[in-house]
Amino acid sequence: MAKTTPTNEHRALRIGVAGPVGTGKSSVIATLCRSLSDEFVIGVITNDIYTDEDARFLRSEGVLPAERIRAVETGACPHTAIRDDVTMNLIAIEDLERDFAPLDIVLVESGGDNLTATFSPALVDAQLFVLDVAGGGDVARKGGPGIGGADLLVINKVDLAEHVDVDVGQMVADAEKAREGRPVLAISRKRPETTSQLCDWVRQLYRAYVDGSHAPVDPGPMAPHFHATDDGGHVHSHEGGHTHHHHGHE
Ligand SMILES: Nc1nc2c(ncn2[C@@H]2O[C@H](COP(=O)(O)OP(=O)(O)OP(=O)(O)O)[C@@H](O)[C@H]2O)c(=O)[nH]1
Repeated sequence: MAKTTPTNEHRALRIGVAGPVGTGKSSVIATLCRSLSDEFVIGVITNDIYTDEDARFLRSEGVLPAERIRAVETGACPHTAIRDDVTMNLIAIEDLERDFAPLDIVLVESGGDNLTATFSPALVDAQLFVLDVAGGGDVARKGGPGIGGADLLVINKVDLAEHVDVDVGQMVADAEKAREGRPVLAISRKRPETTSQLCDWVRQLYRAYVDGSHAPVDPGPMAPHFHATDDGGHVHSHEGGHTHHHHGHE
């Protein structure tokens, strides 16, 4: 029988990376790209509020061809673009998949946020939530949808633990308790044996995605939260019950 031209039978596995500002989302993505690019064809979408800074950082790291890293500028409400109205991100992912077909994995970085951001399962197949030890050892205990329900919780920068008086073992134990058995990884980009566990998690997820045994799970809606505002910003509610202050006009 004549061999048919290979087609991209399934779209790329889409993995979301969320977490508070500065915990290391871009670094985690850079590490994954650097370590896995011999095995997978990877693309990246970053979400920033007003800039393409994260995309520029990742391009400067040289971990992927620069054109496979694209930025979505979300405007004032970065979590809306990954949760309530994912259109901008879906279009960006589909464009990337079309332009570089076949891609194996698309990593989507959320805009820097507080503890409340989660991705819609309509946007990503799986999501990881990144905390760091510098945010304090008790953050994991605070729970919330990302900490409690993401497919993987990453506790980053464990190389800094002794400087900030954090007991990593305790932080992991607290996180595991909050997550009812879902996985937790303590990592540092300075310790390759830890980041290799992260890569193994992605490899395993990819296998499950391709063989159809992975089902996207919704970590749950964002918790109620407010954006700091120093002007006459207004307030409105989003579906799911959370409330925003918005700046300026509408
Ligand atoms: N010591 C240490 N620093 C790290 C590690 N990972 C990231 N960093 C540093 O933490 C800072 C923030 O890292 P980013 O990757 O930019 O964090 P981010 O979550 O993408 O930040 P935003 O996009 O601003 O939300 C940078 O100065 C990194 O160099 C780590 O494992 N150990």
